[in-house]
Amino acid sequence: MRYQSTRGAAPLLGFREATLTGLASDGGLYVPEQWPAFTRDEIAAFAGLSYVETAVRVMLPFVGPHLDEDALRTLCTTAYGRFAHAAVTPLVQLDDRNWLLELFHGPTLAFKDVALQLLGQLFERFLAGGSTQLTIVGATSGDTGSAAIDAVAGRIGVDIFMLHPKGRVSKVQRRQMTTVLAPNVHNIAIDGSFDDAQALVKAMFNDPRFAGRFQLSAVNSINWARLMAQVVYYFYAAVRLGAPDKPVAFSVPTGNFGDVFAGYVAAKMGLPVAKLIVATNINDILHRALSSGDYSTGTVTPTAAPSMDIQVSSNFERLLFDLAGAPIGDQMRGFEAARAMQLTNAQRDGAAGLFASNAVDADGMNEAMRWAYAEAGQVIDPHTAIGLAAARASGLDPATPIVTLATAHPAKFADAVERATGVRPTVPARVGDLHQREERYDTLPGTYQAVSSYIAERAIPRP
Ligand SMILES: Cc1ncc(COP(=O)(O)O)c(C=O)c1O
Ligand SMILES: N[C@@H](CCOP(=O)(O)O)C(=O)O
Repeated sequence: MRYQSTRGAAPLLGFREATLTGLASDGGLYVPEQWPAFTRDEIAAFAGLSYVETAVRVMLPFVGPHLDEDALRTLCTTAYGRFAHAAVTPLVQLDDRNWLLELFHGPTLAFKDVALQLLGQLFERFLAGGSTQLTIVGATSGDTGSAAIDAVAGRIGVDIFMLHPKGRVSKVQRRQMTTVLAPNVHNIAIDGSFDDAQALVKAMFNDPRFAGRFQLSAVNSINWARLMAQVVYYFYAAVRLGAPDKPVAFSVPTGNFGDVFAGYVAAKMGLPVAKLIVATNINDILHRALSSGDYSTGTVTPTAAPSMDIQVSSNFERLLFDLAGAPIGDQMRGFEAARAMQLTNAQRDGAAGLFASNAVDADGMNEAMRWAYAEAGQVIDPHTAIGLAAARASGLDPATPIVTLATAHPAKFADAVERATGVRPTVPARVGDLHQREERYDTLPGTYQAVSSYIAERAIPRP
């Protein structure tokens, strides 16, 4: 498989190079040149497969020629061996049509582990025996940071610099990052929002002087391998609920549009998906874009679902490119200059069939947490609650099962959960003595100069 940039002006890359590179040199995002597709019979044959075997079948078309089936199986077995549930991503029934897909059984308690545990394995495999020193630069609103740090802490050949918005992540999220004291882990709290952090990361990739000095790589969902790994659980869940004979809808708590884009890829690969419900909090740019074509940024408002306090959704570019059927460099550069754009008619019409959207406020979120607890005894986190609220308000045919992606363990957001439900979730024992450990991080102004100089002083340049 070869990978092309959404902006059409970067070299085509193979899977290995796309994984190690992250962002394309023209500022675009890498996507496969074509979508591999499964027949209905092939999808039906996924029934009864373990998570690892499903993962091997779904991802194999994307990874050749750099990995063969056995190598991919080995990596998946190691990556998913660290999950605390035998099913890796179990389904939990809430009522006669609503289900939760629990994606938080990995080491850092959020769905990011599903992709980042694999990405850590891929980095190790692709760097083995060589002299490359990767400089990973990432931005996090809380969950990517901890999952990426867990995946690469202590690995030879990798340094990770992770930017988080100071004071805007939960205490558990912060400590999961800042108490990892491995010498290759560098945590930076910046004054600003997640969008500011993400813009700084992209600016470093797009600065030829900086990017030329270091072998930069990405752990955010701008890296194609992240999304590839997330496609798997759409197949795994849908097949358990009757696919391909029965279409299934998914409600996805959304910020950077990575998780829901993985659902779009699953549909492109032949999975019968009834609807993808894009559920945002009150930072609703994606809901506005999908419902009215208006993709214009505003100010980020902090919420109790902080991981989704995002305005510029990186992966929306991948969808717009696919719907346009041609590179969209001009459209994206126009957006970056004006921080606003209108979707074209082709993009709006193309999205309308598969996507629905909803913006859920604090009352809707709290009500969903209470409903899940009263109806099914399930304590859910605020992000999952936003997905569930959107699922329950979707108006879809009642015969269609709706799977809400449960993206984080409730203990990561214990205060908000307790306020809504009266129940205080406890951090699972596998996370250890998080609140006793020493923390280490630096605080910087959210300026390019400050952050790029900090990294340049510590990262190992190319030979
Ligand atoms: C708990 C949680 N839910 C949902 C999201 C949104 O996912 P995405 O950015 O892939 O849309 C995030 C952050 O990405 C998150 O950390
Ligand atoms: N919610 C995310 C934001 C970054 O998203 P990513 O999927 O692009 O890494 C976080 O928790 O950091």
